[in-house]
Amino acid sequence: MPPSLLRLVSNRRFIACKSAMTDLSLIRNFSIIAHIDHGKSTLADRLIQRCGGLSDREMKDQVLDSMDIERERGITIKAQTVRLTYPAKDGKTYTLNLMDTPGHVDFAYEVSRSLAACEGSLLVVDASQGVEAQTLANVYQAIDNNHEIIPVLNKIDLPAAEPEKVRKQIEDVIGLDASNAVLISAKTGLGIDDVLEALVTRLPPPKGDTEAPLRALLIDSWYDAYQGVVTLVRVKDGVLKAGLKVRMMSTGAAHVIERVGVFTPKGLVVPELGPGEVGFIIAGIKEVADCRIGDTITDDRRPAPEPLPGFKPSVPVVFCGLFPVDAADYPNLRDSLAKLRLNDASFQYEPETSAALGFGFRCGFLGLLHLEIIQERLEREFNLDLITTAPSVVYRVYLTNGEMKELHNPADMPEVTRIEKIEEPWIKATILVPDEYLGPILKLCEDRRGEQIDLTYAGNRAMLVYRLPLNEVVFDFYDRLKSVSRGYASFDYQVDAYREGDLVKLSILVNGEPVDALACIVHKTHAEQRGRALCTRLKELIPRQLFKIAIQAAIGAKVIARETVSALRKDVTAKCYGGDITRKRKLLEKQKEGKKKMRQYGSVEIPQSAFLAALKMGDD
Ligand SMILES: Nc1nc2c(ncn2[C@@H]2O[C@H](COP(=O)(O)OP(=O)(O)OP(=O)(O)O)[C@@H](O)[C@H]2O)c(=O)[nH]1
Repeated sequence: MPPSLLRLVSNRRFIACKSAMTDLSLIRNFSIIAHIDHGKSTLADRLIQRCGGLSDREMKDQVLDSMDIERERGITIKAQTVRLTYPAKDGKTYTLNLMDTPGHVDFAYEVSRSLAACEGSLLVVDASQGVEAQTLANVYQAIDNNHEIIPVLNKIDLPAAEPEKVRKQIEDVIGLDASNAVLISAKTGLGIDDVLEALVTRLPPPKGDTEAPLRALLIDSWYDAYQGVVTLVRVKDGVLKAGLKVRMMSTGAAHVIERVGVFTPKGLVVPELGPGEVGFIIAGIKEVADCRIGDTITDDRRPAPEPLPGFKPSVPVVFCGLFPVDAADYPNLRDSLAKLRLNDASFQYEPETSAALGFGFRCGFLGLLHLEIIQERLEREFNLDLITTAPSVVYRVYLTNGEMKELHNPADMPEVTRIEKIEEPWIKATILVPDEYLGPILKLCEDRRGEQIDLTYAGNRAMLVYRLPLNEVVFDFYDRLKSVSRGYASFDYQVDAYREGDLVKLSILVNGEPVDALACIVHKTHAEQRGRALCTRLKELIPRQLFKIAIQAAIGAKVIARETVSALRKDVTAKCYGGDITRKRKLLEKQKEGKKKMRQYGSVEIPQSAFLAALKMGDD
C-alpha cells in the first residue's frame, strides 16, 4: 500500500553502500513534466533501465507507478524520486536525481513540491498529440521555480507523430525555444542517450555549502509497514548522516537519524547526504503528521538561522461524506482513514453523523479524481463497503449577524432567514480542443454558468479560457467534456475567487422526513430541474412498501417537485406452499438480511442502492 519504491524490492531490507557524497558539479536534479499519457512514466522507466537501476528481472512495467490503482488507471499519483548513475560522453560519471510528478490537475500540489527540489525539467510532449492543458499548467509551474526546461518530443515512432508541428506549437503556445528539443521514443528507447546528455550538459548543477548549517527540504513522507516513517528530503546546505540529531524547524521536534539513503529505485543506505542530494531519512519518527511537507530540517545543535522557502499548502476543494454500508464497519473505516492519511497529507477528514446514513466522516479532497482514488483504495485495500454522498464545494455563508461560516456540508446550511448572502468558489479553466468540437464545448460551459474570458487558436486547436463555478464542475464536467469532444479536449483549472451566487439548499423529503444525505446546494435556476430529476429517480429506486410513499423536493418550505410510490405488500413467503416452516423461516431470514442494507426514514425503508444511484446522478 505505501507508495514507496521499497515495495518493489523483494528483499525489503536496505542495501548498504559505502560511497561518499557526490561532488556538486556532478549532480543534476530534474523532474519530468507532461500531460497525462504523454509518456512520462515510460520515459522514467527507460532512464532507470539505461542507468542500470534495476535488473531485467526487477524491472516491472512502469516502476514509478507502484500503487495498484495507479497501474490500473495508468496515472501517477505520488511524486517519487530515483537516483541514477550516468557515465556521460565527457568521461565523467554523473548522479541524476529524477523526481517523478503526477500530471493530473488534482495533484498540482505534488507537482509543485517535486519542482521545488530540482533545478530543471524535461518537458515531455506527445509528438502525435501536441501541447495539452496540463502541459501548460505544469510548464508554468516549472518556470515559476526558475527551472531550465528541456523540451522532449516523445512517441516519434508513431506514424501520426508530427514533431515539427509540435515543436512550433511549443514555441507559439508556451513561448519556449524548442529548436533543440530532443526527439525520442520512450517505448523503443530511441533517443534516450540524447536525453541523458541534454540533462548533464544543459541543466545547471545544484548550489549548496557543505560547511553551512544543515538545511534540508522535506519533500514527502510516508508510512512503510517495515521501516516506519520514511522521509524524503533534498539537502540544500550541510550534511545529513546517521546519529545526527535533527530538528524540524516549524514544530521544533527533534529526532536522531537512524539511517540515510537513496532510491536507485531500490532503497540503498548511504553514509551521508550532502548539498544537492535527494534521499530518505529514517529517524524514529512515529507519525507522518509530524513531518510537515515543505518544512526545513536542520541540525539540532547548530540550527540554520532561516528555514528554506516552503510549499504552498494544498487546500481541499471538494468535500463529501463517507459512510460504511454496514454500521459495524465504522471503527474499521476510522482506522483505514487514519492509515490512508499517513501517506496522503492532502486528504482531510472529520467525524460526521447523518440521520440518513448514521456515523461516518466528512472528507476533503484536492479534486474529484483524488476523491475517487481514496474511495477506491478504501474499498479495495481495506475491504470496506461505502456510501459516498454527493461531492460539494466549500461555500461561504454570510449571516445577518455579520458572521461568515464556511459550509462543507449542505446539511449544515443555516435557516434561510439568517442568511445575508452565499458565495461560491469559481475557477479559471483552460480547455484545449480541436476546433471541430468547439461548439458543444462552448454550449457545455454556457450551460454550467460559465463566462468566457478568452478564445485563441494555435493551428486547428482552440484554447478556451472560461470562468466557471466549481460547483458546476464537481458533478460530471470532466465526463461531459470528454464525451462531447470524443476524448480530445484537455482541461485544467485553478481556483480563482469567491463570488456571490443565487444559491439555495435543495432538500429531499421522503414521507415528510428530510433525507440529509441527499440535500445539495444548487443555483436557483437549476433547482427545479434537479429536484424533479431526483424525485423521478428515487421513485424508480425505492421499492414499493405497505403504504404510499411521497417523495418531494423542496427549497425551504416550498415543495418544487413530487412523486409517489404506490403501496404494495411484498410477501416473500407467498411461493411457499404447505407448511414447510424451515423454508419459510429461511426466506424470512433472508429478507431480514436484506433489510440490514436498508435505511429507515420514519416509517420508510430506503435501499442503499437508491442512495448510490441518486447520488451518482449529475445535474442534468
Ligand atoms: N508508441 C509509443 N507509445 C508510447 C511511447 N511512450 C509511451 N507510450 C505509451 O503511452 C501510454 C502512456 O504512457 P505513460 O508513460 O503511462 O504516460 P504518463 O505520462 O506517465 O501518464 P500518467 O502516469 O497517467 O501521467 C502508454 O500506453 C505507453 O505505452 C512511445 O514513445 N511510443
